[in-house]
Amino acid sequence: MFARSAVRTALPVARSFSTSSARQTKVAVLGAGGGIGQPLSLLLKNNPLVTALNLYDIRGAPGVAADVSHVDTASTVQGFAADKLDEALDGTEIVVIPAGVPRKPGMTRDDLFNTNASIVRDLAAAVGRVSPKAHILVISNPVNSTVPIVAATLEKAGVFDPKRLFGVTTLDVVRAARFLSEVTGAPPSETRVTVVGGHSGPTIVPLLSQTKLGKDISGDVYDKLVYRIQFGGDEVVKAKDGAGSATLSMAYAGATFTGSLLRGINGEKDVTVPTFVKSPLYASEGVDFFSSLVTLGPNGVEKIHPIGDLSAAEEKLMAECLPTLKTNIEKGYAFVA
Ligand SMILES: NC(=O)c1ccc[n+]([C@@H]2O[C@H](COP(=O)([O-])OP(=O)(O)OC[C@H]3O[C@@H](n4cnc5c(N)ncnc54)[C@H](O)[C@@H]3O)[C@@H](O)[C@H]2O)c1
Ligand SMILES: O=C(O)C[C@H](O)C(=O)O
Repeated sequence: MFARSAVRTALPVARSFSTSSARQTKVAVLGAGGGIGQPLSLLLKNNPLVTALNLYDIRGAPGVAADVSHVDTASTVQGFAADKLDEALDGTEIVVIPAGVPRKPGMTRDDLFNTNASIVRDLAAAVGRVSPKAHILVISNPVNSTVPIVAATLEKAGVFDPKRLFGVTTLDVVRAARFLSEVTGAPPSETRVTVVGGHSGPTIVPLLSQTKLGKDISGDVYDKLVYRIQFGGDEVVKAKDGAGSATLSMAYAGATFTGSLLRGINGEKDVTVPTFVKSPLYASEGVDFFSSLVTLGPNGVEKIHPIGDLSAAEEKLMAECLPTLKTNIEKGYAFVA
C-alpha cells in the first residue's frame, strides 16, 4: 500500500549522554506509586536527560520519591500527595501517565475502560490547565481509547497539540524483538521489529516481513510468533494470577520511550520509534490514531513514516486490526463528548 520506509527500526534503549549541553527537562510521573510507576521512576532517575522528576499518585508518591531521591544521579526528585496535582505538573515538559487499574485474568483491556477513562480524563484536564505545552505519554489501558480521551479532553480545553501526545506501545516492540530472538537464536539487538496498529490483541500488528531475520518465517512458527506478540500481555496477567499485569517490562519500555523522546527534544537527529499518535495513515478509513514509526524532535512528532510494504499475512492482520481500533478510538472520543 505504501512505499517501504527507509528508516532504521532499531529500538533505542535508554543510554547515557553527556549532560553538558543538554537542556533542563522536568518529567512528571502520574501514578508513580504503582507497579509500573515505581520502577519507571527509578529508571527515569537514572536518565541524565531528566533534570527534575516529579512523582505524583493518589497514594504513596512522597515515599517513593524519598526512596528514589537517594540514587546518586544529578536529577532532583519530589513527591506529591493526592491534593498536590497542580504543583506536581507545574513546569513539566513531559508527563508520563501509568495511573489506573491493571487487568486480572479473564479481563480484556477494554474491561478497564469504566475505571481508567475518568482517571485519565481528569489527569489530562489538569495537564491542559497547568502545563498545556507538555508532551503527554499515555501508558494507562486501554491505550487505544485512553489516548483519544486525552486528545478530546485537551481539544475541549483548546490546547490539543497532536505532536505532543503519545500512546506508549513500546512494550509490543520490546516483546517482538525478544520473541523473534527466541525463534531465530539471534540476539534481540538484531531482531528489531516494527509493530504498528494499536495496543490490544488483534490491533497489534508486527511487521515481520520487513525484518531480515523474520521475513522468511512462515506457517505454524509464524502464526505462533504473531500470537505471542499480540497476546504477550495475557501471558503475564495469567502468570501473575490476579496480582496485576506487566509492570517491570513495562517500566523498561516506558523508560525507553521517554528516553527516545528526551533525545529528540534535545536535538538528536533520526530518533525514530513506533508510537501511537494522531495519524493520517488510516484516517481515510476513520482510524484517527495509529501506531507506526515516528521521528521525534524538539516539538515531539516530527514525521510519521509510511507503513511500507505488507505481506499477504500482514494485510490480513491489518484488516482485522482496523475495525477494532476504530471502535476503541470512537469509544474514547464519545466518553469525553
Ligand atoms: N501501555 C502498556 O503497554 C501497558 C503495559 C502494562 C500496563 N499498562 C497499564 O498501566 C496501568 C497501570 O498499571 P500498574 O500495574 O502500574 O497498576 P497499579 O495498580 O500497580 O498502579 C496504578 C497506580 O495508579 C494510581 N492511581 C489511580 N488513580 C490515580 C489518579 N487519579 N491519579 C494518580 N494516580 C492514580 C494508583 O494509586 C496506583 O498507585 C494499567 O491501566 C495497565 O493496564 C499499560
Ligand atoms: O496486558 C495488559 O493488560 C497490560 C499491558 O497492556 C501489556 O501489554 O502487558
